[in-house]
Order: sequence, then C-alpha cells, then structure tokens
Amino acid sequence: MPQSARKTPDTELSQFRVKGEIPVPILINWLTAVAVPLLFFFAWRSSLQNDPITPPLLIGFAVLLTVNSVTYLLSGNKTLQRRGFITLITVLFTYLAIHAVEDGSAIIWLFAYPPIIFYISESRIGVLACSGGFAAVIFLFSPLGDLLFEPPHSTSFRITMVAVLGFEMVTCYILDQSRRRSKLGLLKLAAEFEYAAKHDALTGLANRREALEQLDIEYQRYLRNARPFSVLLMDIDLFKSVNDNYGHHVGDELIMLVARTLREQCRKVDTLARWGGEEYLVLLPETTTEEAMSSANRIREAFAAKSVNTEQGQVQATISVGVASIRGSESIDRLLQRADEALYRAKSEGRNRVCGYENEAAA
Ligand SMILES: Nc1nc2c(ncn2[C@@H]2O[C@H](COP(=O)(O)OP(=O)(O)OP(=O)(O)O)[C@@H](O)[C@H]2O)c(=O)[nH]1
Repeated sequence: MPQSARKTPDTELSQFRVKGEIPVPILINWLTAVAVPLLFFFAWRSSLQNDPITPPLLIGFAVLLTVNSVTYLLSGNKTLQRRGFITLITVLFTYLAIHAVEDGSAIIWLFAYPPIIFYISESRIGVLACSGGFAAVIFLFSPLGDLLFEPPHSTSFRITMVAVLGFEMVTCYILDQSRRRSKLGLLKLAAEFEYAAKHDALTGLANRREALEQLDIEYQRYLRNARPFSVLLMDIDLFKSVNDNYGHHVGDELIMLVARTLREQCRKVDTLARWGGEEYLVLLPETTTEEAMSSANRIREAFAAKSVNTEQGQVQATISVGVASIRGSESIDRLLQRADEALYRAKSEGRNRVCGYENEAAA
C-alpha cells in the first residue's frame, strides 16, 4: 500500500459493477441469442413474400451478430464486442425502417433501440445514437423521405410513432441518468467504507488492521524471494504530559504532526500506520537493519525540529523508535515483539533515540 491509500475518483469508480448489475458483455450475448432465431424467422417470412433482398440480409446480420459474440468469447475484448453490436443493430434497425420489412410493421422494433443503447454504452453515446435515430425517423416520415423510401405508414401511425418514440427516448434518458447516479452513489459509499475500514480517521494513515495485512503481504514476499524488510515501531515521548499540560487537542495536533513527518520522510512503497494511541508502525520493504536505523534517525530528527503552535506558545516533542528486521523463519509476531523490545529499550535509555533489537547502538 503506497503510504496512505488515495481515494478512488468518480471516473474510475463508474467502471466498477455493483452487485446484481448485468454485465454488458453478457447482456449483449443474451440479446444476440434472442435476436438470431428472430432474424431467421423474419428471413423465412420475407422469403415467403418473394423478397429477394431481405432474407439474405437478415441472415447476414444473424451471422455477424454471432461472429461478434463468438469473437468476444474467444478474445475477451469487451470494447470490440460492444462497438460491433452497436454498429450492427444500428444498421439493422435502419434497414428495417427504410425497407418497410413485414409490410412496414418492422419499424416498431425501433422501440427496442433506446433501452439497449442506453444500457450498453456511455450516456453520451446513448444520447447521440438516439437523437440520430429520432432525426432519421422524422426524415423518413417527411415529404422527402416519402419520395425516397415510400414508407407505407399512415399519417396517424407516423404521428403516433414519432410521439411515442420521442417519449420513450426521454424516459430512457431520465431512467439511465438516475441508474448511473445511484450506481455511482453506491460505489462511492462502498469505497468510503473500504477507506474507513483501512485508515485511521485522525491521521489518514493505515490503521493497525491494514498494517498487519501489508505486513503479511511483505512477509509472503520475503518467504518467496528472501528480500529482507524492516519495521519501525515508534512512540511519542512523554505524550501523556502534553495532553495533561496543553489539552487533548494539542495532543491530537502532535499525533498529526508525526503523520505528516512520516509522509515527508518515507518512500512511496513504505506503509505508514497508526499502530495505537500515540504509537506508529512503519513497514520498510527491501530494507536492511542499517538502512532502517538511518531512516528512523532521519524521521526522529525531522520530527524533533517541528512544533505545534498553541495559545501557550510552541509545543515540541520527540519520538523513540524501535527497529527490527526480519530474519530466518521467524513469524511476524516475533518480529513485532523484537521491535517492541527495541522501543522499550529506547524509552528506558532516555527516549528521543533509535534502538535496534540486539544491542545495536542507540542514536
Ligand atoms: N490527544 C490524544 N491522546 C491520546 C490518543 N490516544 C492515546 N492518547 C493518550 O496517550 C497517552 C499515552 O501515554 P503513555 O502510554 O503513558 O506514555 P507517554 O506519556 O507517552 O510516556 P512514554 O511512552 O513512556 O514516553 C495517554 O495519556 C493516552 O490518553 C489520541 O488519539 N489523542
């Protein structure tokens, strides 16, 4: 986990699915499975009416829709599948409308277009495709469309068709917007819960649970690659007296100041955690004891140079740090125990110092 995890932006969130939402590739495959027999059925019906163009065209669409789905199943390319499907159904619906398939009644299939388009594509594409389709229907029913395509529909059918199609498109747009908004709301809530479960509210650092998880991940890596890692266990010195003398809010300011110092002084790959009240744990991947000791000293010095402004003047504090590096096949618990013992030694030797486990020299 890089330092303290960032919050996920909305644009990234909207790519996720919420539980129960039908995935677009699966919906497209279902629609294809329904459309293919229907296309064969209407191809057969058209062949009975001695229409030489429609049957091969409808069968062609059925084949292309199938190829589109099979290609997705083989390649897993969702974007290609979605674009292919949108193109095919747009061309198919255009043909059904202008060629007056089924004595012109096939134009009614246009009502299936808006809900499908809004579900499977971005809102912007849905609006564009539906507006284009709507304009095309108005053109088809206009005097020029009459001249070019001779649609067999009565005036009352045309008026009703345009009115109902317009109504349906607006309804689909409103429902789609509300679906997208509530989905984003749910995903945001889930992301906030996840963030809260892993972070400390006061400092924004990882909490103890998340630190243990990161320790476990690093430990597994160590078991595989034997790359050493180290932990720093640190504690603000005489913190109780800060609370007692200046109040809890100044104590909280100091706790946040340590967090800021850690963020400034540590690498992106390090895990910075609030381990307890005024205790912190820093996990340093691929770091030897010597490197960890020097990092700990850098942090200690940086913090000692900072202060918190209060009504009673500047308040400064120091930290003590215990350092331990993983060794042999010891467990994480044992590593933490050694870091704790080193911290205890730093405290008992006078505070404001860094101690390693096993008689490493105090800073
Ligand atoms: N302001 C504030 N105080 C806290 C918080 N969490 C724990 N504390 C206080 O931190 C203090 C910890 O004190 P001790 O464990 O006795 O240690 P210390 O005074 O720092 O002394 P040494 O560790 O021996 O240097 C207690 O008084 C807790 O109430 C917090 O979130 N905010």
